[in-house]
Amino acid sequence: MFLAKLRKRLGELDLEVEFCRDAPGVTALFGPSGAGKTSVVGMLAGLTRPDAGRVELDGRALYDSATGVNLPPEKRRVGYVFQEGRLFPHLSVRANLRYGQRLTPPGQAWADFEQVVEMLGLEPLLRRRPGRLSGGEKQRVAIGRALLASPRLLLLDEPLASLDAQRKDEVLHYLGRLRGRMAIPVIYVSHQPEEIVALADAVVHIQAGRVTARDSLELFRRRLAAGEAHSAGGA
Ligand SMILES: Nc1ncnc2c1ncn2[C@@H]1O[C@H](COP(=O)(O)OP(=O)(O)OP(=O)(O)O)[C@@H](O)[C@H]1O
Repeated sequence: MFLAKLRKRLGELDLEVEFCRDAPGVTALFGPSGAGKTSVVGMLAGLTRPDAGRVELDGRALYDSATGVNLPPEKRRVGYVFQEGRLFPHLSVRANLRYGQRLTPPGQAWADFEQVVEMLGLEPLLRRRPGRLSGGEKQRVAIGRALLASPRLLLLDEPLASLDAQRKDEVLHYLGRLRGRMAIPVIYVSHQPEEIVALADAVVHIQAGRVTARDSLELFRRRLAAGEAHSAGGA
């Protein structure tokens, strides 16, 4: 379903990664702070231009240095949730969610408003402004807004990083509900093994700008049990 082959010089870091997935499900990008995970996600979303490589989604090139293709973010059909929700503060939760829907090209919508609201438990929040939401609630709305644009790939960049333990559990619970009900691939950036065990189907290890291993969830669990995959620390 997607292929990412990316090369970019980022200051001291020479980033060169390749990974792919041919089914829905959650691919975790796991690695320490500074490994290049956020940079990879930015290139998939079209926010940063690679020096070279190819990004392919459902057989279509979003970026290809060989042919000069580089679709802008709004043409990629890629949803992106950042560490902090980045909701529109002046709009209600309902209007934030509707904004996501309006980004969908005609005939391409797969996400249903009522269903997304139900899956993420957003009904009681619909009339509120983001300023009156907890961190966990904000993240749930941000995930809902991204889904309602009916993306073909969803990028979640450490969506729990800014939350306390209780809020983390809350959002993790809702992400767990989404998992398995989505027909699109999801890329989940984290350096927390517990999140990966709870959500991922496959794990791509990134260190110092390189893919150092590709694991099934089972293999990742075994690594963890053997003490080979540590919480990587840092933000
Ligand atoms: N535009 C840029 N110019 C120069 N260096 C950059 C640029 N963007 C990122 N870097 C560097 O590239 C490295 C990778 O950063 P990146 O944010 O992708 O890592 P990360 O794995 O997501 O880390 P974290 O978990 O802390 O977010 C860092 O050393 C960063 O300083």
